[in-house]
Amino acid sequence: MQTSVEKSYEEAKVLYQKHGINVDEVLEALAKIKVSVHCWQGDDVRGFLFPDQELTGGISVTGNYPGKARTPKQLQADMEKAFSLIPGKHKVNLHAIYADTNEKVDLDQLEPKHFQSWVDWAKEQGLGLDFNPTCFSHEKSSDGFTLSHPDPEIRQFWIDHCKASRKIGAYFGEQLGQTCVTNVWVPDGYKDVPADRMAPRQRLKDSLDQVFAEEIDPKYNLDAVESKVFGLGSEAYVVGSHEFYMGYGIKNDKLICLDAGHFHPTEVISNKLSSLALFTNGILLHVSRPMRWDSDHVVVMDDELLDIGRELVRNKLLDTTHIGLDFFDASINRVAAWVIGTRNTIKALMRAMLEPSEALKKAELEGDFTTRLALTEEFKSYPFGAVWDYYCAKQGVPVREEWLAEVKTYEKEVLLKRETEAAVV
Ligand SMILES: C[C@H](O)[C@H](O)[C@@H](O)C(=O)CO
Ligand SMILES: [Mn+2]
Repeated sequence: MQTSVEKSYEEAKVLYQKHGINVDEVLEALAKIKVSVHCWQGDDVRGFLFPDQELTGGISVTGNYPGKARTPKQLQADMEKAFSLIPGKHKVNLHAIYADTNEKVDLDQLEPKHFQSWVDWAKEQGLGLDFNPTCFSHEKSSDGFTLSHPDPEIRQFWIDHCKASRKIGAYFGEQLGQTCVTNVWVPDGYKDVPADRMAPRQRLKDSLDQVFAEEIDPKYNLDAVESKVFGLGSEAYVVGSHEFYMGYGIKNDKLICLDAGHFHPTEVISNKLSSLALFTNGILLHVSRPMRWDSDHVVVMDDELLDIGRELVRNKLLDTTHIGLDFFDASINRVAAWVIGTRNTIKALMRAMLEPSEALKKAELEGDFTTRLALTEEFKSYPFGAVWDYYCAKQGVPVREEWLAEVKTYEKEVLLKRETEAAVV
């Protein structure tokens, strides 16, 4: 007997088929897309290497929702829970501060062995891993500068950390049989108007040249560089601006990371993809949601998310774009935050795949903007929800908001107990 989900799916298929959209093929393609889910939503970007270290680098997590992960095991368990509620097989994005080791090791001395438990876990779970040097939340970044630091010794420390990070990334790639993307983001910048904008950028360029000097097989590790327009404490000037990294990335064949929250409020990354794609071999995305001063709210189904999906689908950029997430909210259940943001990202891609892209392009080319607008608007109420529900059911994850009950149970049985344990310790 057909379930109601199957019945609605069959009905939806007929409607899409009228426009030449094969929904079964769409779902096959969707299942191949991997989203890199950031581990740092699970513990408010604290990591395990320096437990007493405050979060710095001009980023901030607000909220005190109970149950954050305090150990690698807890973080892995929380991510497993989240993945059990998200359709598809994906990747986990780690920062260097998430090393799992009893050794007292500083960032410049990190080695693949300090991440072995993550590799073993990823293998067991069938996940890929991505990586990031952590150029913040450390005594050597306390004045806000790392790779562009005027002190050569401090600068060297951060260069060594980034070099070590690439080797860890390559190890992930080789061990897991999936290319790791190692993304460099540094917070360097000034609160007030600088006297010299050039010198820090020259130093950053020189540091990056040293970081990337060693050739690493792109089968195992791809390097990325991430810009930002401003941070808390770097309101006037950020060394690694968009222009800086666009130039650096294109010249040196590095992936340019576009974080949706790292641009001026009226600028959108969806509008940058088609340009960057013409001059690069690939792009890294940090799908996020800026709000006021914050660049990292949980991803919702807003116009920009839909446009990012459309640009990737319509311009056939899915094979060369690495889709990562970057948000952190401590005011809601952290597992739910992952589930909401990741499901939305996948759903936005599915919605884009279910649009009559070719017909829209054709209408545009023929100057028939009436058809372009009419079709665009009508498709906003096509039954993509029925397709999404079927996809979730087929992938063995909860349909619609059913996942929320599972998160609530997990909160009661696991997350809240952590608070009692922490109070005892
Ligand atoms: C943890 C950070 O969000 C991340 O490293 C970086 O990608 C960023 O976006 C900083 O604003
Ligand atoms: Mn980011």
